[in-house]
Amino acid sequence: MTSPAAAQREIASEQSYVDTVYERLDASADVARALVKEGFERGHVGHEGGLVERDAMVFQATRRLTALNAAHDGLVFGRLDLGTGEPRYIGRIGVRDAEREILLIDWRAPAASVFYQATAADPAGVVRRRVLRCSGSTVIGIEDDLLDAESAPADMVVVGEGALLASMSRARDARMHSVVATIQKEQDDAIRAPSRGATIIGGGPGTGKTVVALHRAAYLLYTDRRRFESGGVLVVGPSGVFMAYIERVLPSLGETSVTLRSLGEVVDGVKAARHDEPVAAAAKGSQRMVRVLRRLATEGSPETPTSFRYFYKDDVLRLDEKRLAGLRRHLLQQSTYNRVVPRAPAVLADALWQQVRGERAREEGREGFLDVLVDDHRFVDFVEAWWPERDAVDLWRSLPARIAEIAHGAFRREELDALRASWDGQPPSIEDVPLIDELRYLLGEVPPRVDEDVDVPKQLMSFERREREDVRSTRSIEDDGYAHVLIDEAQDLSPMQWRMVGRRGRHASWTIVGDAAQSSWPVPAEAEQARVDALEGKPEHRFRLSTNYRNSAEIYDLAADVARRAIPGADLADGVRRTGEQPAHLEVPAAGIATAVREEAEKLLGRVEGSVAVVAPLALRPLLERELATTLASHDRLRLLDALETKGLEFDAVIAAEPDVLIGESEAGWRTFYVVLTRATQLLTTVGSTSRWRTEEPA
Ligand SMILES: Nc1ncnc2c1ncn2[C@@H]1O[C@H](COP(=O)(O)OP(=O)(O)OP(=O)(O)O)[C@@H](O)[C@H]1O
Repeated sequence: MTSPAAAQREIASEQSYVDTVYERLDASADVARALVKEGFERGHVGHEGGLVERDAMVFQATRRLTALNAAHDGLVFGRLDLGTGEPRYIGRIGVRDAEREILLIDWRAPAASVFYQATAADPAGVVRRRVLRCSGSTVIGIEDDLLDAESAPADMVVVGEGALLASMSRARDARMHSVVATIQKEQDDAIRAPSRGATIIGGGPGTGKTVVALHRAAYLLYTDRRRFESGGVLVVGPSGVFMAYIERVLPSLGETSVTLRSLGEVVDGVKAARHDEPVAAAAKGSQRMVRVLRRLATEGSPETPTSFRYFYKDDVLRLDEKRLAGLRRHLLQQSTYNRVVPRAPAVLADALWQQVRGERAREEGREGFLDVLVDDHRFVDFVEAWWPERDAVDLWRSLPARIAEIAHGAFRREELDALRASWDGQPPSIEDVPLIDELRYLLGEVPPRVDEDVDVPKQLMSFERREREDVRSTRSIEDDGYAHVLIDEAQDLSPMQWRMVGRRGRHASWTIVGDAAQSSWPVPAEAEQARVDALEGKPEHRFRLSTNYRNSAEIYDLAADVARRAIPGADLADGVRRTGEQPAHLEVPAAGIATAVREEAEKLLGRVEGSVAVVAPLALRPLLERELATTLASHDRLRLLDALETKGLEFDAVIAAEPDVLIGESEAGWRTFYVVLTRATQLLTTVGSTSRWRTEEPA
């Protein structure tokens, strides 16, 4: 064991190196600031070229400045002592000295990969791997791994008990942190996997899937910045709470150009944060919705006129229901509904002209007929009523009134009732967003101009429609593609959600992370097929993470016992960190649950430094909200959450209220409970009026 004095000497020596790196970082920041200033001055030169130059210069310099600022905290975190030569220092970004010699290697550079890949079994030339723990720019601790004792010089000092254990034991706050200093080999393999096709990362709870996926996004940007920055990287997670939890990780790795969206915000212009109750949610997520929405987007609505009569000279021209239906089919064969909006007048005019027989009319010819028609408000009104531009959100709003008629047996009575109730005057739920997106694509966009359309007679090219007042931002569907799509908690995506994200990743490479055992989707096979369809045959590369870094081994043992009994085929992780704290179970009469939960929350707040969560079944939430109101108001470390809201999150301590009630609340109850049990890093208490979950073997 190293003496404290020797450790202090090592810290002081590392501090002097770290200081040198910060001096260079500050110098680079000064240069970037000077460039921003100079850029603005160029803007005053007065000619257009000056402005373009200014914009480019200011943009580049500002970006550099943002990256430098973001990388400031804990800039230097690693040192490698190889058998030969100078040590290599690893950091969040690369830094060179005034002579362009490397001071700090970017963690994503090939020269840094050995920092993560070396193990005692295969040291790959690394004698000692050192992690520097910093607070701001001050080195506060050192953790060493001696990987090749035989090659170590006699005077080599080895400090600490290993960086990983130290990092895992830290208190948890409201934000996820980067793990760049302690990425493990199997995680590094997934982070640095080539960007082709789809990289699928599986593994049990707490194995680092989320954190690995985020580091992978930063890695991809580093390796092919041009492609991924211009094409865009989209990161999709389950909820707004989750997105807030992970939003600091990428900036702290120097990346600010990634789009983070929760599932309720994937579609531009629509924001949803509320889940539907399970029956409606399952119906909305099901693939069965596709045909129903197709009917909605292509069939006329109750307001669509079913006949048209027009007097022209000596003729009465008629379009009856059957003929109009034929014309509708004809138009929809050409393209999507909105795309053929400009063609509708021509198709109708043609069908009318074919019926013109009168002598006088024939003499004036088709041109004359069209001249009259386009100026006649009766025709204009009819076209507008028969084939109006349609907006996806408006069409979605018509669902409650139309669902029964267009479902054609796709949904059971109970499902139809649940669907209608869910839409009762409500704004879109998270489960509605993919339906709106589906409608957007089914409808397509109204083309901006039709001048070049050879099929449309010249009179009809200028056919004026009235301006719509309520045009929505959801109309545009041309801007949805990304270069890389990253899906977190992928096991929970419904088939309709897979279709929605699939449209954004047609030409993208993908990273998909998830754990089937934590899925709350009731029909996994259907979702799996939708995932395969979304990837459109892109090659899949699979990685599995095996070690649980979140829970104490005692907590994970309990969760794994539940999984073995209730979740066939669960991918169980290895727990590594024993704390000596067994999870507690309190059995109390139903009437005393709320008080017991509150008392336990107050007790655990006193025992841990970081975050505490009370997880409630839906049925108990209002009661617990009342009971905990005062405690919640005076402790911002404490949160009250539904089971589904805890997905992907973690807390120092968790109290799970009424497990048996929670398990009974949905078809995926056991899997959801497994998620809840695996959220705590240090302390876990279950409080229930029954304890069936502790021994029950579900059928
Ligand atoms: N190499 C590592 N070094 C230090 N901490 C790590 C490492 N890998 C993961 N962790 C920590 O373990 C915890 C769990 O990680 P993460 O949330 O990414 O796991 P997950 O597999 O996505 O979990 P879940 O499936 O349960 O949501 C986080 O606090 C993360 O920072």
